[in-house]
Amino acid sequence: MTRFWQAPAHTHGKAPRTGILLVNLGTPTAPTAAALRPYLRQFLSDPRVVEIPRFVWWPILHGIILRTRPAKSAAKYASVWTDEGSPLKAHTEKQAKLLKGFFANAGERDLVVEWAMRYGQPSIRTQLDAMRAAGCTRILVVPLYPQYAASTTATVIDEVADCLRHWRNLPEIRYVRSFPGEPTYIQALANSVREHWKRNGEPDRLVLSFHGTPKRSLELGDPYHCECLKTARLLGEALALPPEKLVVSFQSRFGKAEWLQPYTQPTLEAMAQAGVGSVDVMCPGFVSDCLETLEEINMECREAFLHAGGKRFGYIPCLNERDDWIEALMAVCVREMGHWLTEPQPDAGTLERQARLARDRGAKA
Ligand SMILES: C=CC1=C(C)c2cc3[nH]c(cc4nc(cc5[nH]c(cc1n2)c(C)c5CCC(=O)O)C(CCC(=O)O)=C4C)c(C)c3C=C
Ligand SMILES: [Fe+2]
Ligand SMILES: [Fe+2]
Repeated sequence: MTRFWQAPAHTHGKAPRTGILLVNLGTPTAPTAAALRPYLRQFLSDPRVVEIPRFVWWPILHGIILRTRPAKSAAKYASVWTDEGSPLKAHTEKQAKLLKGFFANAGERDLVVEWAMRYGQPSIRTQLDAMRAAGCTRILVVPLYPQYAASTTATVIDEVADCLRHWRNLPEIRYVRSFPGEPTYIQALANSVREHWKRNGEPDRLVLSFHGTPKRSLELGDPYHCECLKTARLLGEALALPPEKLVVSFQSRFGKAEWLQPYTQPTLEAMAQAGVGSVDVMCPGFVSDCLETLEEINMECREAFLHAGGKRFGYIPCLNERDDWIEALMAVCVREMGHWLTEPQPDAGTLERQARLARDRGAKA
């Protein structure tokens, strides 16, 4: 009995195999309180997500939040649920399939592409095990967050490191930290806005709504806020928008503490009250539509803006399955994989020679 797993017998001269693991946040398996409870328990128990000391947070989480929030959140999830299940899960799965296809078309047919959720299923652990079984000796982890936050990106890396603690024969491992200014990502966002405007006309304001984080994390050195502003600035430049037409705000506040400001819904209401007639809202920090975009923005915020006197509310969908986004994702992966892809693979003859030399050396030793 050993604390580290047995690896397949080591063979000399075996060609490396590369795998990409796309990771998104996580989502419940059904829009019900029963399915929400374990998902929220796992998510909100993560010290990267809620940084309050455990002895203070535990009674609040178990005594209040997990008793009340599952039913409320389930009703919201029910309003966006599809035949394919949770939108976040459906989009992430399709993105992985498309990415694999795009790489295959570019000649990388041996590449393994899997997807996982940080909370819930399929877990990072399950998918790393599948990649190990598929013979991956090089793994690129891609948290699907263009802007780095400790509460999203870092926790994915924590979990990967935790899973690898049990491996005897570690893979080469790399991860994409963030890509807030990646030109192909900015271009995909700009294309999506231009297409929307071609169909619907230009609004008075373009609102870029990012998921919020506690203000304290910014004060403690989390670069998330800066990275959101960077994406917003570059998108504004790509669209040649006058600065007064572009508004950045933060949504999905959780708990009582102050979060990054300005908050999206009050911003939209104040704009409507100040006479701004039309807005388009886009969420560049989410690469897949999910509860936070489809329900909070396209339902709750739409209603709030129109109720406050706004005339026209447009929602520009996330990048989802757009070709230009999958190409951007591919560009991000290729850059991070570096020589993993460009290194010429040894031909069969070379591999056989290497194996023979290794056998001979072994026999002499
Ligand atoms: C895009 C980046 C995200 C950051 C940053 C982020 C921080 C963050 N979130 C919570 C609490 C909740 N978020 C919830 C849903 C949710 N959050 C993100 C992304 C980020 N979160 C996504 C993609 C989703 C949608 C999941 C889906 O299934 O569609 C939820 C659950 C829903 C609910 O009950 O409201 C909570 C809770 C905190 C506390 C936090 C930073 C500290
Ligand atoms: Fe969140
Ligand atoms: Fe900043």
